[in-house]
Amino acid sequence: MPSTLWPYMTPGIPDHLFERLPGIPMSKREIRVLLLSHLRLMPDSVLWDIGAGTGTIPVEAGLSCPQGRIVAVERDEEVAALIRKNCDRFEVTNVEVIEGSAPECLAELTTRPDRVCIEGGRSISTILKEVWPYLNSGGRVVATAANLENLYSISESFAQLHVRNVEVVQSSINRLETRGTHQTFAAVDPIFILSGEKLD
Ligand SMILES: C[S@@+](CC[C@H](N)C(=O)[O-])C[C@H]1O[C@@H](n2cnc3c(N)ncnc32)[C@H](O)[C@@H]1O
Repeated sequence: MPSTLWPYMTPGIPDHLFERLPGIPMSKREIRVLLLSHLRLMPDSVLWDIGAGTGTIPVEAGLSCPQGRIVAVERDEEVAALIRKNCDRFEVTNVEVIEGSAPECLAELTTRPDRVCIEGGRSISTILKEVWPYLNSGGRVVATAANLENLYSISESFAQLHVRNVEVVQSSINRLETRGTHQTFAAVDPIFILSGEKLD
């Protein structure tokens, strides 16, 4: 790992340190920290990150849980390669990248999770319902919504699945930026984070 990365190996790695692909979304640093906090990872957690994108959650989770195992599910081949590159960049060795579309590809996963993070998928309610039986009892699910339709779908699915101890937060983050001669606050796209537990 380049020594320039060493000071940043705490949760909330600055965005610019990740390798990126044009047009591929990335959970911004402050939102990532919120997501990780709602996942409440344990040192040996098994996390499925569904719709892993740039791979920021697998990298952060892999660093936080050295004895844990992270399965990053990503449907796009080029993006899956990007996740591997970012894991290599941060010397994260406990991430397995699965190239496939959820929920169909979930059947090929061999280890059941105790944490699930869902950030991708056109039918998020279908993914949630298919993932739920795999989640170990006592496990946690975290799903994000960037629009009202997904917020409603996740909320309705949580109710149908009897997800317990549900929490919902919406981020509101502004970063100071220099624009011309002014220091201006620019909003980071807000997102809803819904989380809860499986208790049965
Ligand atoms: C919002 S991005 C995730 C960003 C990620 N949290 C990060 O910080 O890099 C969502 C990703 O989900 C992937 N995706 C969408 N639907 C999917 C599906 N059904 N199965 C697997 N991946 C999917 C997309 O290709 C995209 O890369």
